[in-house]
Amino acid sequence: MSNSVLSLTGVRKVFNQGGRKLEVLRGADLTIQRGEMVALVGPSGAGKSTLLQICGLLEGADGGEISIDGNLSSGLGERQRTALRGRTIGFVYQYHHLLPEFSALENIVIPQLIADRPRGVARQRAEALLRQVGLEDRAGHRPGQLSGGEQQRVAMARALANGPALLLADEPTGNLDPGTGDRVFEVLTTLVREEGLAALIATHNYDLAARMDRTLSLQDGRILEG
Ligand SMILES: Nc1ncnc2c1ncn2[C@@H]1O[C@H](COP(=O)(O)OP(=O)(O)OP(=O)(O)O)[C@@H](O)[C@H]1O
Repeated sequence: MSNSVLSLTGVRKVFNQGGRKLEVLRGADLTIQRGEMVALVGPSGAGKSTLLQICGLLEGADGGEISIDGNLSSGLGERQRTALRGRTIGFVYQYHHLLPEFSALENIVIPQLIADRPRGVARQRAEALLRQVGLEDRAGHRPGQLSGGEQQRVAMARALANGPALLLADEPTGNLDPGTGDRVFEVLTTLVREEGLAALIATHNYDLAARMDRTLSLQDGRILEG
């Protein structure tokens, strides 16, 4: 069996911008293995967010193949795509997107209830994840009562709640001051390592990129190693 968790072959994406065609991806290829933490860099507007959206099956491609944890996405209907996404992928964004009316713990429990996990199991998993990100004493706080770094640590715990094989992160520390960002990245790295995940993390921060296993660079619609 292949160890590849994410594989893209010849992926194309064209946007229509006021009658003008913008070819953002022109044959993007990549493979990420289980346990690999990979940085995605590239100039602003190169298409990093678009690529992550396509990898996460949130945006369709205009050509090429995407395979996630051994499942080819082409040919899947919307419901099957949603199910595959829910089962295999966790997302972390620059802004946390936590539910403001719910506590940190509930924010990690809710996605598990949606995935039909029993409440007791979901709660145990949420408590364990909060411990892993060092926030067990903040379980009852709402997002608005947490600092930016704490909010982002809860968002990371939530992304992992359903045990995905692949973590996709778009500038996960982009909203934080450098010191906090550094510590949050450290927590993210530990989580990814402990859970044995594959991770693709878009960043403008070359210091963070250097701390990952590999760097991919998106340039002129293609992906280059290094
Ligand atoms: N829905 C859309 N419709 C039209 N054009 C789009 C759409 N989404 C993105 N684009 C364009 O595609 C290009 C790539 O955008 P994208 O956000 O993926 O880049 P990025 O590398 O993530 O940039 P940044 O580093 O600034 O976040 C940009 O020129 C953007 O304007």
